[in-house]
Amino acid sequence: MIEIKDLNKLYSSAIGDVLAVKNVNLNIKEDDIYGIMGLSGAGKSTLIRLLNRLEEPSSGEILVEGNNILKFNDTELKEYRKKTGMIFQHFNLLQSRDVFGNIAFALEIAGWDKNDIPSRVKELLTLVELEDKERAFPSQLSGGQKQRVAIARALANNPKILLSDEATSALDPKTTKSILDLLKDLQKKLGLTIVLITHQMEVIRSVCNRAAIMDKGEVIEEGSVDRIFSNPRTEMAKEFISHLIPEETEEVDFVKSPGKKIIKLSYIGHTVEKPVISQMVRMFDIDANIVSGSIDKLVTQNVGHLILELSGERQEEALNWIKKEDVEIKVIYNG
Ligand SMILES: Nc1ncnc2c1ncn2[C@@H]1O[C@H](COP(=O)(O)OP(=O)(O)OP(=O)(O)O)[C@@H](O)[C@H]1O
Repeated sequence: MIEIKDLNKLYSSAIGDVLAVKNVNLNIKEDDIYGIMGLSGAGKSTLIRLLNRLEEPSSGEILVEGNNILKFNDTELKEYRKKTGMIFQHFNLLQSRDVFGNIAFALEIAGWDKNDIPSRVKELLTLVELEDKERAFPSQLSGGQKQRVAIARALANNPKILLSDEATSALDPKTTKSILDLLKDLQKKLGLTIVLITHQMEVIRSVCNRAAIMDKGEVIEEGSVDRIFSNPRTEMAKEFISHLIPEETEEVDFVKSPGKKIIKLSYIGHTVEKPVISQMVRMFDIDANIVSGSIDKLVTQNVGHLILELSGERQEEALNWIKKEDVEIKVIYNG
């Protein structure tokens, strides 16, 4: 759906140059809820603004359904923007218009026939479960309700893509969850491609199927959320995840005994069902004690973590065998 190729954005100013987006290559598929995550200043906002051409890149290509959006003329760009909805952290609603008026606005500027607007607004209000707030003004709404109005407005012209710029950053955890659930639901119902930027790993965990982590303009880690959570490759990804999953090694007391190993296994989805541990115990004559275990529920699958204490002569062989079974192993203690 969206192909980003060798994308760069350089800001030049009197105080110096900043390469806000550096050599970014991403492939976002039609059914993706794609998360872009990074610390402040990583380049997330710049990247999302390049996607709807609120900014122009210094070099590179952005293909949407195979069309290079950077080559669009004014008419094509207008049409593209209609098909690309956007929501923001601070909702950006018109304070002088009520909920109906805010949603209708998107239809008015897209040239809808006046007579068709009321029924479309009603449809959109049903979609975001806000039927009873049609005549309320933004100042009379909660943060979550305001974001629902903004989502309805963003979806008014049946977009294929929804861009979300920190849409839940100003909301409390419960409201965040309800907005993320709504986005998940809308993605399925409408077949949307959602690209969201966030600095919250929780957001990635609860709605995204794929994600990229940015640092200083570059994508430093990219892949399925299951893979990133079960086997993060960069220190930054590990750091983000460690804030979510308690580091069991620090929390768990285990007795350091000679000849014993303490290992942490991380396994995704289908491997959970395989009786890997009982097989290992039988095949290599190993004793395995469970020290602790946890499961992270991700969007598509679960990632399990298990800490085991092993004893027996053939521990090395057993570990080599487990590695072949798609289970990640970290040796915490080697006695
Ligand atoms: N208009 C601009 N002119 C000059 N530099 C800019 C401009 N916009 C952004 N930058 C710089 O580009 C870099 C990336 O900024 P960007 O806003 O994309 O990061 P971000 O990851 O979205 O951060 P945040 O989460 O704080 O919004 C920063 O160093 C920023 O100072």
